[in-house]
Amino acid sequence: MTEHSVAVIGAGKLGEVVLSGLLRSGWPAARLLATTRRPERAAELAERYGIRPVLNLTAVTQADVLLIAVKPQDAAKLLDDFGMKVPPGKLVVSLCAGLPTSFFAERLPGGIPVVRVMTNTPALVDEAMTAISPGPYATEEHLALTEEIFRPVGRTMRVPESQQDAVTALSGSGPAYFYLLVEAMIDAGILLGLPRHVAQDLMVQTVVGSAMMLRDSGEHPVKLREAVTSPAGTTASAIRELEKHGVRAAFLDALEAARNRAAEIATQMAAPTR
Ligand SMILES: NC(=O)C1=CN([C@@H]2O[C@H](COP(=O)(O)OP(=O)(O)OC[C@H]3O[C@@H](n4cnc5c(N)ncnc54)[C@H](O)[C@@H]3O)[C@@H](O)[C@H]2O)C=CC1
Ligand SMILES: O=C(O)[C@@H]1CCC=N1
Repeated sequence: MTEHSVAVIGAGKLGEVVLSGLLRSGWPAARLLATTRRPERAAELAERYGIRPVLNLTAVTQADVLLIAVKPQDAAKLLDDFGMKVPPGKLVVSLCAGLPTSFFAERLPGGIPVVRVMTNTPALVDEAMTAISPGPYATEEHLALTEEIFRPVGRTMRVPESQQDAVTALSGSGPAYFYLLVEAMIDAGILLGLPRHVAQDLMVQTVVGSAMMLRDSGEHPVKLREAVTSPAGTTASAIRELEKHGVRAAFLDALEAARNRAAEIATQMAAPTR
């Protein structure tokens, strides 16, 4: 492991997930900094993780890697405050959905490398999917350092930045779609008369097992689904209903909407704030 220090700028939900992952992977707390807007949040993180909450400007001067984890809508204001004060030699890694690396480069001194990352909350159980793209001034060394930060909490993949909005729609938001489906299936179990805890236990183990088969068998999902679907059986009846209700089309539309929203955020944020 390198001797770099990392600051999470804007340690909210995702920032905390990343911080906890770094600690689990053996990153010393002494080399982790976090910034927050509210002092109570800073105290909570210090107590929970033993890391040092600092002001943004302190983080910028003391840490080698600046992980920007504020909402995209807050990024311009954040960079107005300290962007031009980022000293040479730092690496800026954006976790913000939608924002292109050029958004950061325009608000940083020339020569500061920017890397764009889209990770997801399964980082909490070391099963994240993290997509990494180089932006201005980012070299192989910067990409490798970014991978070093995210690899302990799951898989990493390099993608061209032009694919990041689609990645955001798929794997960034993906856990939310999945939880919605599970929630709906638990509700269905209750409708069929099962006690809630029974429906939940049945579904949770079913999705864990199905996800492991998908990953470990390497089979296409169609093949795995076919193996469950017996002739004139129960699954075929259910799938007819799902197709009738347009579940597949709903996913196509939903992910397109997520991709479009990422692009819209970028357009809105590109407008001057002052
Ligand atoms: N939640 C998720 O699953 C994922 C989120 N993201 C991205 O991560 C970023 C954060 O998302 P969440 O954690 O869900 O939001 P969040 O609202 O929980 O976290 C953002 C945090 O930044 C803090 N903040 C805002 N301005 C600040 C400032 N000037 N100085 C210090 N702290 C400041 C806020 O107080 C808040 O705690 C977003 O850009 C989002 O697009 C990316 C992938 C997945
Ligand atoms: O909902 C969002 O905007 C963020 C980006 C991907 C997941 N959550």
